[in-house]
Amino acid sequence: MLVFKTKKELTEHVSALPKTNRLALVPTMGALHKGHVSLVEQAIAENETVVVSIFVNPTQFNNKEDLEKYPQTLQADLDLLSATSENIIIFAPSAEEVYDKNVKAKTYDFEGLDQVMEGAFREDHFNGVGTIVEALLLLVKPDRAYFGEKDFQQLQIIRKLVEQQQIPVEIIGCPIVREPSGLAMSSRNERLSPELRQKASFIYSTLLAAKEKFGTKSAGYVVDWVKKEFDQHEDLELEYIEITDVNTLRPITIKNENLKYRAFIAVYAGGVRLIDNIAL
Ligand SMILES: Nc1ncnc2c1ncn2[C@@H]1O[C@H](COP(=O)(O)OP(=O)(O)OP(=O)(O)O)[C@@H](O)[C@H]1O
Ligand SMILES: CC(C)(CO)[C@@H](O)C(=O)[O-]
Ligand code: BAL
Repeated sequence: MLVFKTKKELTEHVSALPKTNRLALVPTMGALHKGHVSLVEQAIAENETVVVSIFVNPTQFNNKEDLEKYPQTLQADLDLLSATSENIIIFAPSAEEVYDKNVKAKTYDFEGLDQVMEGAFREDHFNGVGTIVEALLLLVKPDRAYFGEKDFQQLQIIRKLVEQQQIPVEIIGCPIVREPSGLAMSSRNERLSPELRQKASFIYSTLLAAKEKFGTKSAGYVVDWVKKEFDQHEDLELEYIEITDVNTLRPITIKNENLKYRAFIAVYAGGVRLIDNIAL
């Protein structure tokens, strides 16, 4: 396993690889868990060379406390990744290496995809995500880049980003990996007490029930039902629940058999913000 901290070392190494190698990029913010490992394993199975980036990107955090408390566990991350493959390449730069002295996001127009849900509640978040993902794609020049469906809105925005910026890369979405309780794996789960971590499984069980209800009821009915469920919960505070078309991410009014829908949710558990979603 190779670990590079500078862009120069990384690009020198990658550009010397055989041109026939398929090159994959898996961008992460570290504090790795089985969700990340599933992305890395899929990338290893489908490509000869895999670069995993570990970088807590400051420009995508709208909340200073969230950034300061974001877990950083580089040695444990390297141990976990070394068990996946000997050939893996890690890029773990400092903020200065990535941004030089200009720690600032670019401004994008993602045609409304960034105005709803995560974008509405985390101002400028997707400008920050777009800035770092574009920079990483232009640096590594992978054939494929892997992202989790846990951050489904992010995945759709990255698809839009590469189309708009004409970056020649295939964006691969990977299924959500869950804890045995059903809670979607997330680095932020580490900040939950054991009791709250167990109680947070309510998020997924409610999404499953919402999916079942959506079979016979309208989106408006299901959204109201979820809101009532969370109103009655003592420990979890609902931030949003939306049912949208998967491509436009616009809320639906009338169901159309030809479209695909997802329910998206954000919930606070003891001050920790958790997101999840489910295909309907
Ligand atoms: N449970 C999961 N299943 C599948 N993919 C995941 C899961 N958790 C994270 N990912 C994906 O891993 C990549 C890196 O995510 P990131 O480093 O932000 O981890 P995270 O666990 O989502 O952290 P957090 O949500 O706490 O910021 C993203 O593409 C993300 O969608
Ligand atoms: C894609 C990403 C690594 C960019 O910092 C981050 O948003 C994440 O981990 O989902
Ligand atoms: N996984 C999404 C990154 C973030 O929450 O900032």
